[in-house]
Amino acid sequence: MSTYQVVEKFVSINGEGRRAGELAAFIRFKGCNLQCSYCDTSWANEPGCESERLTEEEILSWIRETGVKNVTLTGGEPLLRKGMEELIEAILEDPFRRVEIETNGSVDLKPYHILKKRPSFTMDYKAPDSGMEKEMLLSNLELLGSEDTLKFVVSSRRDMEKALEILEKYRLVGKTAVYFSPVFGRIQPVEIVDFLMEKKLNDVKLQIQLHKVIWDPQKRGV
Ligand SMILES: C[S@@+](CC[C@H](N)C(=O)[O-])C[C@H]1O[C@@H](n2cnc3c(N)ncnc32)[C@H](O)[C@@H]1O
Ligand SMILES: Nc1nc2[nH]cc(C(=O)O)c2c(=O)[nH]1
Ligand code: SF4
Ligand SMILES: [Mg+2]
Repeated sequence: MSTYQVVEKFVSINGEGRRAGELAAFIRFKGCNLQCSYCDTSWANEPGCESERLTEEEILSWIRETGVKNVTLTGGEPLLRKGMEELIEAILEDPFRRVEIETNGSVDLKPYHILKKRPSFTMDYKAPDSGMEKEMLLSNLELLGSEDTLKFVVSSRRDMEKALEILEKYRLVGKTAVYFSPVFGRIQPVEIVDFLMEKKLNDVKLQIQLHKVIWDPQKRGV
């Protein structure tokens, strides 16, 4: 049976995505294949980062104890972890739970798309300033549906122009939820609002990471 290297698990409000503001039980898995210029959890990607190795049953039991309906699997990059399909299926066996996966856009979503019960994906398209755009697996864009979210974390006009190009090329608005989110501290949110107005971008939402407004932006476990 698989075990999973978990760097933290906590209950908070979800600060991002379509369930922002709702309680969620977070499990953060160790390690990532990308190195985004702005990553706020790069500590979780360090080989030396402390972690606990948990079995599926230990994770399920912690989730049950929280009493929280929304489960967010994040990292690091959760979809790189061996046994993740099994874990998602096991969590979703309880009809009370909802699973949301934070994923970086470089890992193929197909194996998860065909699960009996599908989780909801919040997938980034890494914009140019991240330095990771070349890693994007464009076929993933076709797999996103009405229960998923496509997120552009942007820090410049160049990033927003690129986001718009992708949205138009793949006709994504209306197909999946679309968010623009500022790289924390690197762009004023009003610049995003101005861009949405200028381009008349209906059905695209601005999102500010709520947990960084509520708590110290550096604080872990919230
Ligand atoms: C830490 S990542 C973990 C999941 C996955 N590796 C990914 O990139 O989606 C979770 C989310 O936080 C966002 N994020 C990371 N650093 C950020 C920052 N400095 N400002 C805003 N969002 C950030 C990422 O873009 C991603 O949407
Ligand atoms: N409160 C809170 N909400 C979040 N939503 C996605 C997060 C993440 O790091 O993936 C996150 C996080 O780190 N904290
Ligand atoms: S993909 Fe996610 S976890 Fe990995 S470096 Fe980028 S923001 Fe950080
Ligand atoms: Mg975070």
